[in-house]
Amino acid sequence: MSSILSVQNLNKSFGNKHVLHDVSFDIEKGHIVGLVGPNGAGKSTIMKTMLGLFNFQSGTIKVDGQTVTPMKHEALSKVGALVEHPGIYPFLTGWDHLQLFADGDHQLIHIQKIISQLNMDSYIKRKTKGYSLGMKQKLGIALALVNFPELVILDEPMNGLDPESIKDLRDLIISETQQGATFLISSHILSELQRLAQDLLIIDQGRIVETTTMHDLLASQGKQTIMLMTNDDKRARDVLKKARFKMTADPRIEVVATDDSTMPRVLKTLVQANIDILDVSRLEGNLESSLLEVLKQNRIQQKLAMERAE
Ligand SMILES: Nc1ncnc2c1ncn2[C@@H]1O[C@H](COP(=O)(O)OP(=O)(O)OP(=O)(O)O)[C@@H](O)[C@H]1O
Repeated sequence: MSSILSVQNLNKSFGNKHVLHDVSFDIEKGHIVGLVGPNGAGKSTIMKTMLGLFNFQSGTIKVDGQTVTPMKHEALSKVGALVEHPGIYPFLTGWDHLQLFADGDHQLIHIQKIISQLNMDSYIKRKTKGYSLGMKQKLGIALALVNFPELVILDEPMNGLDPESIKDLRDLIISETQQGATFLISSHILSELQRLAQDLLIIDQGRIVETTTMHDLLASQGKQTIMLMTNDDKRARDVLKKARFKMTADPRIEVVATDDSTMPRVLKTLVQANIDILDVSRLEGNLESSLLEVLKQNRIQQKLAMERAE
């Protein structure tokens, strides 16, 4: 596997505020990578620093093996990005913007494809001063993709998009990946990221706390949950608790499945207690709860380490 982006020991401060602490990660070519973490964790700062927009104190950033700094950005010709609000001129049309950004005429077919995939045909030839937030956001995404970038960096790309547009964007990202592009995407819409990203970088307080795959994160958190409805939920809860099944919060009957044997054992326990099972379903893992668990565990570890150091 070869990496399109390699960040090693990146440290970044604003004045005396240390914001990124020894950030290191690699992104494999052709992957869709999610960058997730709480507000203020450092996601946008990582992206802007990678794009040569911020100076940094130490570390290295390489795109396809070439070093990037604020003074050296040849490698960024391979990168497309939408970070914060797209820079849009109100008196030009969306189409004008795309043509201005395009490196050559050969991009026209690609531009047309992006416009129709994002459902922008009806307004692309209108001046952008009349665009809504979501229309501007879609234009910003289209601009990031115009020149067949090898690496695409999108900071909160779903901002302002309606559900249909979010689906259009998902399909577009997947089709661009099939053509060889790599994506680094930050988003707080975790359900969407769960559908898209194969790899995850989890950041908290300026530190990468976990580099993992979506599959491994969901599996490691063992977050399969069995949901039940019975003819006597209160007694069912008591019986299951007594049998030492791990339950989630009242009043529903939700049992955390630790392995494949949990479901038959739960059903057997209820049947033996003469409780009728009216409905049973299994919930797959979920990025939101897995992420919250990783952040919680990381903070506990940090606290313990600080207490030990005192
Ligand atoms: N230009 C700046 N000057 C000073 N501090 C900044 C600047 N930009 C960001 N910061 C600080 O850096 C930290 C990381 O901010 P950043 O915007 O990277 O977080 P984020 O993870 O993108 O957050 P969010 O999810 O809210 O967008 C925060 O403490 C923020 O206050």
